[in-house]
Amino acid sequence: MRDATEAGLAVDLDHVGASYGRTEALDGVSATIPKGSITGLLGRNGSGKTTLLSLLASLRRPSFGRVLVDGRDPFEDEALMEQVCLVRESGDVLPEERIAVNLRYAASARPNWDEDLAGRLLDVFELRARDTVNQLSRGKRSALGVVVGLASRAPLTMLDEVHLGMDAPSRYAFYDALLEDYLAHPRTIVVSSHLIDELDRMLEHVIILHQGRTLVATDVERLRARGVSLTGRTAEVTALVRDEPSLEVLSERSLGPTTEVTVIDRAPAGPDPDTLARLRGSGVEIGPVGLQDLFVHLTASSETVS
Ligand SMILES: Nc1ncnc2c1ncn2[C@@H]1O[C@H](COP(=O)(O)OP(=O)(O)OP(=O)(O)O)[C@@H](O)[C@H]1O
Repeated sequence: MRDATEAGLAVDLDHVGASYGRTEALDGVSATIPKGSITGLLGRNGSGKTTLLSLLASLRRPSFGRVLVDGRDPFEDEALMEQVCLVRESGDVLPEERIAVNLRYAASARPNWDEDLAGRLLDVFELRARDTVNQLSRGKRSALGVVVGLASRAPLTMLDEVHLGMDAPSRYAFYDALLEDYLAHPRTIVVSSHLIDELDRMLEHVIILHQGRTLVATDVERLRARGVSLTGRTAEVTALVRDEPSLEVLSERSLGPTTEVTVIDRAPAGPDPDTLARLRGSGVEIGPVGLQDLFVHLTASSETVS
């Protein structure tokens, strides 16, 4: 039988603020992270991602608003914090100690620790238990963070840009390991990153922060539904876009007589069925738009969707 905590912990943020002196890092963030989801926490540099995760890990307290993890205030709740694991890019490990010591330490602090998984992941990332953390390259240190984060099997696991220092084969090994273990042991996993194209396939929910505020907090399919690419004869595509005021052009590319435009619907729910039927009936080919393109567009303006 599965452990009751295996389905993960839900997170609720209600108008949350956090500041460093006079810098308002978060300014009224509201969002939920569904229990048992892989959620992408996205945002440009300085948008408040690390600050938000620090609140959930109880490393700091909000200056206003309410943070609830599993319906409880995480601050100074030790029992709850055993269920919450935050790994930052620095690895959050003891740098002077050997990998083996770090793993023993993590195991003692994490009730759901899986020793076999930790061992398998050390092999995947070619880490040697006898090596000292200080000797590791940036990428190997990041990989150690991934080992600790995944083997903890914490009901709320947060990986803050932990894979950015890893090379492409290691990052893909990380994505595969994360998905495989998540499917076998569902829990709430939050991954913060700029590498949206790479995460695209595994995210179920997405929160985009922009300048300390929530720009988008929705399931990925709903966000994806807002963007479409239209490909066809240049005159037809141009006329189509001109006649649909709800569509905003993100980019345009012409090759001979053919034009491809990427558009986003201004409505948070995406194009309505009538608009889609008109587009389909026009003879123009309709395709999907990647999350990365939508992210770039949405964070270039200050529109709030939620
Ligand atoms: N220790 C600190 N002291 C002062 N200001 C800080 C501190 N940490 C973060 N900030 C500020 O708070 C804001 C949010 O920073 P945060 O690190 O949460 O963003 P981020 O989205 O994680 O950024 P990045 O993607 O660059 O890591 C930024 O304006 C940042 O300069």
